[in-house]
Amino acid sequence: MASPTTKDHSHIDINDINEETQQLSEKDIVEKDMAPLPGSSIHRSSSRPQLDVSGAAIQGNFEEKDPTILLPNQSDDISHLALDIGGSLIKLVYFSRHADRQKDDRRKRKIKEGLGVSNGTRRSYPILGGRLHFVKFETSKINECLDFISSKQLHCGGIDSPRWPSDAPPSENAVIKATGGGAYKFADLFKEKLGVSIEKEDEMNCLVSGANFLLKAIRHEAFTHMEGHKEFVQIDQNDLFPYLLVNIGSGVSMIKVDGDGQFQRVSGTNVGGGTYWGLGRLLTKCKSFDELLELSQRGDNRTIDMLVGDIYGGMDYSKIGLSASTIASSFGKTISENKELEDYKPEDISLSLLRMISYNIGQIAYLNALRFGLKRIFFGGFFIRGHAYTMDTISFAVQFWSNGDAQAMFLRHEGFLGALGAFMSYETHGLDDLLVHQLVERFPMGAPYIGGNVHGPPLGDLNEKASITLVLNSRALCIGLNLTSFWYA
Ligand SMILES: Nc1ncnc2c1ncn2[C@@H]1O[C@H](COP(=O)(O)OP(=O)(O)OP(=O)(O)O)[C@@H](O)[C@H]1O
Ligand SMILES: CC(C)(CO)[C@@H](O)C(=O)NCCC(=O)O
Repeated sequence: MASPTTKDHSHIDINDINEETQQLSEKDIVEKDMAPLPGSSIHRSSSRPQLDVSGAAIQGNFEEKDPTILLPNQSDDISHLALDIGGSLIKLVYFSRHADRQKDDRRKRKIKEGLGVSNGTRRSYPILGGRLHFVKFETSKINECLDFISSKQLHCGGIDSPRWPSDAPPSENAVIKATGGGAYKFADLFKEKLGVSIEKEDEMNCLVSGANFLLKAIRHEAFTHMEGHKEFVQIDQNDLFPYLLVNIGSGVSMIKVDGDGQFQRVSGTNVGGGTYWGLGRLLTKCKSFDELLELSQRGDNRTIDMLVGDIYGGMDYSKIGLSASTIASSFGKTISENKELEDYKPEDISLSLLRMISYNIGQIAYLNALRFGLKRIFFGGFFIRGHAYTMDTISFAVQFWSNGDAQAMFLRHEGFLGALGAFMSYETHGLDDLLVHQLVERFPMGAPYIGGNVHGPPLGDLNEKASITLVLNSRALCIGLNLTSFWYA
C-alpha cells in the first residue's frame, strides 16, 4: 500500500545531468541534427545569455509525470535554477546542457581526471540544446532539497557548468529566483546553507507566466479529462486569453488571465490540496499523499455520502435535475448511523473526501468563470497529481454547472507553474509574446500520443513529426543566421 511521497527526486543522483545526455534515443538523434552547425553562432541583440524556447517539446512518454522539456535550440550557456517554495511542496526547475555526445564523453573523462571543463567563462564549442528538469520535495524536508541543490551544484550553475568543479564558494552576489511563501520564510536558510540569496518573485505573477509559457510554447501540455478519457488540446495562440487559471496547491487561487503579465486574482478557497491531505491523513492514518490517493481508488463513497436517493427513497428528484445517485451531502451518511470512525473503511473515506474537495473546487471555479464570462478553465497545482478521478470530478462539476458551456483543462506540468514562472523571470524578454507566438504558430501539429487524442487541425503520424522536427532544424539554422528576420517574418 505504501508508496513514495516524492518519488521524483529519489532517483536522481549527482550524475544524472550527464547520464541523461548519454541515453540517446532516436528522437535525440533527430534533435541533435536540429542544433546549429558547429561554429555557427546565434546573433542576439543582447549579450546576456538568453533562453531559447523555439522547438521546446516534452520528452518521454505521455503518461510520464513531470516530464522533462527539451530545448533543442538552446545555444547560450544559461544555468538557471528556480524554486517555488509552497506550503506543502518545494518545486525546482533547472536547466541542464545537452552537449554533443562525443565531446560530452571527452569532457566527462576530463572531469574524472580532474582537468576541469573549460578554459573560460564560455564554452569553446556550441551548446547543442538542453533540458528543463522538474523535481519536487516536501517543504517539511527542506534539507533534502538543499542537499539536492548542493550535490548537483545547481546554485553554481550545475556540475556541467564551465565554472565547475570549483573550490571557490558561490560569489557574494549569487542569487536564485524563488517564489511562494517559502521564498520569504527560508531565505536565511538558503543564505546560511548554500551561501546564495533568494530573489523573490511574486507568486501569482509566476503562476501566470508559467502557465502562459506552457500553453504557448509546449505542445501536448494541455488536455481535457472526462470520464476516464484524456484528449490533448491544441491551443490557438490567437485565442488563448482570457482564461481562468485555478491553481490547487495547499490552498486554491483563481486568477483571471488576460495576457502576459495581465491578470487578476479573482478568488480563492482555503479548501484545497492541504485540506484533502490533512483531513485524509487524520482520518485514514495514511503515511503519504500518494497512498491516500491510491486508497481512494478502491473506495465506495456511497457508504459515507448521503445520496439524493437516500433521502428520496431511491427515487430521482428529476424536477430539479438530480438523479438518485447524485450526492446530496458529502459525508452526510456518517451522521445517521451509530458508527465510529473505525467502522468506516479508509478507502471509502478517502474517496468521499477527494470527491468532495475536487467537486467543490470545480464548482467554485465555474462560478468565477461565469462572473467574468470565461469559457476555459485551466487547472494546475499538485493536488491534481495527474489523478484520473480528481480530474474527472473537476471536469464533471464544470460541465454540470455550466451546462456544457465551460471546459476544464489540465496541464501536464500542473505543479510547476510557479517554479517555471520564476525560471522565466531570469529573462523575460527571451519569452516575449512574439517569439513564442511566431514559433508555435508555424509548427504543424504533432502526432497524438498513445492513449490520447488531440483536438485541432489534422494530424500527421509520428514519422511526420520526425520530419517536422527536421524542417525545424533548418529553421533553427535560419534563426542562427538571421534571428531578427525570423522573428518578424
Ligand atoms: N508528495 C506529496 N506530498 C504532499 N502533498 C502532495 C504530494 N503530492 C501531491 N500533493 C498535493 O499537492 C498539494 C500541494 O500542491 P502545490 O505544491 O501545488 O502547492 P503548494 O505550493 O505547496 O501550496 P501553496 O501554493 O498553497 O503554498 C498538497 O496539499 C497535496 O494535496
Ligand atoms: C496563500 C496562498 C496564495 C499561498 O500559496 C494559497 O495557499 C491560497 O491561495 N490559499 C487560499 C486562500 C484564500 O483565498 O482563501
